[in-house]
Amino acid sequence: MTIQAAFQVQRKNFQLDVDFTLPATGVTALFGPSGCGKTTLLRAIAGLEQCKGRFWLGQQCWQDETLFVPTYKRRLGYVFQEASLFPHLSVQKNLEYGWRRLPQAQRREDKDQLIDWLGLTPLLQQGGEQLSGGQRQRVAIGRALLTSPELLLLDEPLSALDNGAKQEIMPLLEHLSEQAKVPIFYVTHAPIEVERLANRVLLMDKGRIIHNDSLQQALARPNTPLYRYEQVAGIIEGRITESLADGRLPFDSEAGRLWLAGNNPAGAGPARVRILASDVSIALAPVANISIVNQLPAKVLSITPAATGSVLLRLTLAGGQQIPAQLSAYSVSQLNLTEGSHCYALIKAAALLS
Ligand SMILES: Nc1ncnc2c1ncn2[C@@H]1O[C@H](COP(=O)(O)OP(=O)(O)OP(=O)(O)O)[C@@H](O)[C@H]1O
Repeated sequence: MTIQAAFQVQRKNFQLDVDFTLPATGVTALFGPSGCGKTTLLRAIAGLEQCKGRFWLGQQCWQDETLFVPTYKRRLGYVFQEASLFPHLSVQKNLEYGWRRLPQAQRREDKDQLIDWLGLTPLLQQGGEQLSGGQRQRVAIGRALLTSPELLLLDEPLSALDNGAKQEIMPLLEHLSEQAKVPIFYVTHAPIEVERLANRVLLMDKGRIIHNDSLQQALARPNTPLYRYEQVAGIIEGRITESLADGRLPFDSEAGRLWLAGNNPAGAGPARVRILASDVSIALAPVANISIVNQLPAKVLSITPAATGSVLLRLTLAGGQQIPAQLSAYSVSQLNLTEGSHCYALIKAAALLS
């Protein structure tokens, strides 16, 4: 199933002109500089912009040359930067607002379970205006999910929150991105949110989509705001299990097992690790008697000159996931590395992201 969309929005000093097709699963980040049209695109998807275009969610058409389904008839959940709750209604009534209007047969969520998961049970009788920013955003997420949407639109849901509240909401978003049965569009300015949550990235600039990438492709693409020269990073997706008594934390992926340091407060489950290019060295064979325990077989996909004297390698690991490695030009020539070379990625540090 795919999402197919094309929109043209004409404003005085701005034009949105996009045309894209995506798999209708997982989280697609809309990423790009301020004013590039991320919110406008989200609003067009929601039917909040009267504009030319088309939008298909699988077999459902929400807009084309002859049809325009109004927003209230589109099965979507929309979470904004700042949660706009009904101040005169309790948390419970806010949560149930859309849910009550939904025919029983269409209610997919277990309401009590969802409220419990969001940690909102103790707040149910409070008024919407008495909540902190993080609590309000949790209610907004709950309210959207309770309408059993077929598409979820999240517009910078963390950007208005302080650091504490961000830490509180991020694990919920991570869980949502792993478990959600519906596609999610997620607007953000923050590379770390893309790394933690996205499966795909629509990279936008000046009202256009300049790249429609998988997460791996997006992170590997130089000259974009996602790509930070001083800390080029890759993501490996896998599964975390309980820490061992000696403090090591096993992380299993198609690329093999990585050993991480530290605790795993979240327990076993799907997770991502972030690996900085500067934390990856290369050997032509496994190395014994060395402190680096993470040594994964890899193949060199590309070799690109980076900052003065250094070279960036893109490596493919078993199973196809990719990570970058930063080496000196001297090391690349000493090891005689070329595109297609088989080697071992020696990973000094990997940070658990979820
Ligand atoms: N209601 C409006 N009327 C006229 N111009 C608007 C309106 N809303 C947004 N714009 C303009 O349209 C362009 C795209 O805005 P949009 O909010 O979609 O960008 P964005 O990428 O989401 O930005 P940000 O990351 O800052 O939220 C900007 O130039 C903005 O000034």
